[in-house]
Amino acid sequence: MALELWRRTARLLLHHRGAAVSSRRTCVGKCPNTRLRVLLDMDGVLADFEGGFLKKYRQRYPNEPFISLEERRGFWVSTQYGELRADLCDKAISIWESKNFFMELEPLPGSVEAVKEMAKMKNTDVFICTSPIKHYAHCPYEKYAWVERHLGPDFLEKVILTRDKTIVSGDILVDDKPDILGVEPNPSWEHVLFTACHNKHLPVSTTQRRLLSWADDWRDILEGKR
Ligand SMILES: Cc1cn([C@H]2C[C@H](O)[C@@H](COP(=O)(O)O)O2)c(=O)[nH]c1=O
Ligand SMILES: [Mg+2]
Repeated sequence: MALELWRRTARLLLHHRGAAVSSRRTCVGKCPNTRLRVLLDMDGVLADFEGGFLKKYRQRYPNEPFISLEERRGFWVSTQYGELRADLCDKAISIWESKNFFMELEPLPGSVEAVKEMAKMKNTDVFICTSPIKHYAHCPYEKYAWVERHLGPDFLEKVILTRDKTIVSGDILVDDKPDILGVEPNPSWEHVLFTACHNKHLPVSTTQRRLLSWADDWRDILEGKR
């Protein structure tokens, strides 16, 4: 009986310890000694996916209709092209499934400088959290190669490839996708929406903060989370 009671108590203690460890911030008010963990999306935040797509789509399909960046609505390029004409969905997909698509994306203005500066900030851990496409022939390799080329080999340590960002723990996730869903209903991070051509028309939200570009005050957003 006493042994069973002891076992139950031990299980309860372990459970509570686990809960505390999995929660990013357990202290009330300021946590002066904890490090800030920032997760940065890649496509549409660091790398110009939309611009790179449109350029290559128009090169490959010069006689097909296209959607200008001004006219882009909704996160999925493939969906909007499919609505324009059913067969254009597959044509759009063929662009980012091609060799060198991800590798040759241009950095978005100010992104490389911002990441490098952020990574040098005191008590700050920066990770790149990006979703590869399921057609894996080129994309995962090229995402690593892009990081090495633009941010340097040390940053390869900081790459997280995942199709489900909700299971990654962090304080902030900067991402251009308005809805980031997955198996974890309560991700630890605050999603800061990075403005992109496809999301800039969305109504201003009282609950979701935005980073308008890398010229916007990202330092202030980080400081506010400490
Ligand atoms: C617009 C669009 C994107 N994708 C793919 C391309 C990228 O690998 C991911 C987006 O990654 P992120 O980490 O959320 O930036 O999605 C796609 O498959 N179809 C599309 O229309
Ligand atoms: Mg993105």
